Amino acid sequence: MLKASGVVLAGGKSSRMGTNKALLAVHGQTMIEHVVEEMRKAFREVIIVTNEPHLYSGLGVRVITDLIPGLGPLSGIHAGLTASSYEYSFVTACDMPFIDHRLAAYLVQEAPGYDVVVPQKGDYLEPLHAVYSKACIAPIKMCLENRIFKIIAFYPAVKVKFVGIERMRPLADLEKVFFNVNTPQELVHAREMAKGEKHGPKDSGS
Ligand SMILES: Nc1nc2c(ncn2[C@@H]2O[C@H](COP(=O)(O)OP(=O)(O)OP(=O)(O)O)[C@@H](O)[C@H]2O)c(=O)[nH]1
Ligand SMILES: [Mg+2]
Repeated sequence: MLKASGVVLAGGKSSRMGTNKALLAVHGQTMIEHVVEEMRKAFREVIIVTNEPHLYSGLGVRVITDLIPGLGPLSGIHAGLTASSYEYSFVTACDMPFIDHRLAAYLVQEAPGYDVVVPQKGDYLEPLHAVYSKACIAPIKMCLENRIFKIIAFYPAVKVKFVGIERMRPLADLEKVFFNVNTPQELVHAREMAKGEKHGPKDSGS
C-alpha cells in the first residue's frame, strides 16, 4: 500500500440527480462504498470530505468537512490535502463507480518531482481523478479567497505532470474509468455498464 491518501469528495449537492448520489447503488454497492473500497486497496489512508459526516461514519475511514463550506470541489480538495497525513493525495469524486485502485496507484507513483499528476485526453483534463501534493494547499486557498472555483485555475502556480490517457490503457478500461454519474440517465447508463462486471457484495461462490 502506498504512503499516500485517497481523498473522496462527497460534499456536493447532487442537484442534477435530485438525491444524494454517493448513496446510490451501482453493481451491488453504493458508489461511495465502491470508491472507498478501491482507495483502501491502494492507499494507507482514506479520507471522505463531506458536509454531512454522519452519513459516512460507517465506512471505516476518516471523514472530515470542508474548511470553507459551500464553495464546491476545489474547497473539498483544499480540506482533503490539509487533513492528509501524507505529502500526496489521490483526489476523486463519490460519483465515479468504475474507478480502479491500480490506476490511482499508478498516478501516485508518477508524482515525485511534481505537485499535480492529471490524466489528459486531448485538451481535456480529469482533475477529479488526479494526484495533488501539499504544495497545492496555498495556491488553492488563494483561488478560493478570490472566488475562483475552477479546479484547474491554480495549476499554473505549481508543477503539473500531464499523463496522456493512452499510457493508462493497459491498466484500466478507459471507456469506463472516468465516467461520473450526475443525472438519473447517467445512473441508468452506469448500471447497464456494470452488468456482468461485478456482482453483489457476496457471491455464492458456487
Ligand atoms: N467536499 C466537497 N465536495 C464537493 C463540493 N461540491 C461538489 N463536491 C464533490 O465534487 C464531486 C464532483 O461534483 P459534481 O459531480 O458536480 O457533484 P455535485 O456538485 O454533487 O452535483 P450537482 O449539484 O449536480 O452539480 C462530487 O464528488 C461532489 O460530491 C463541495 O462543496 N465540497
Ligand atoms: Mg460529477
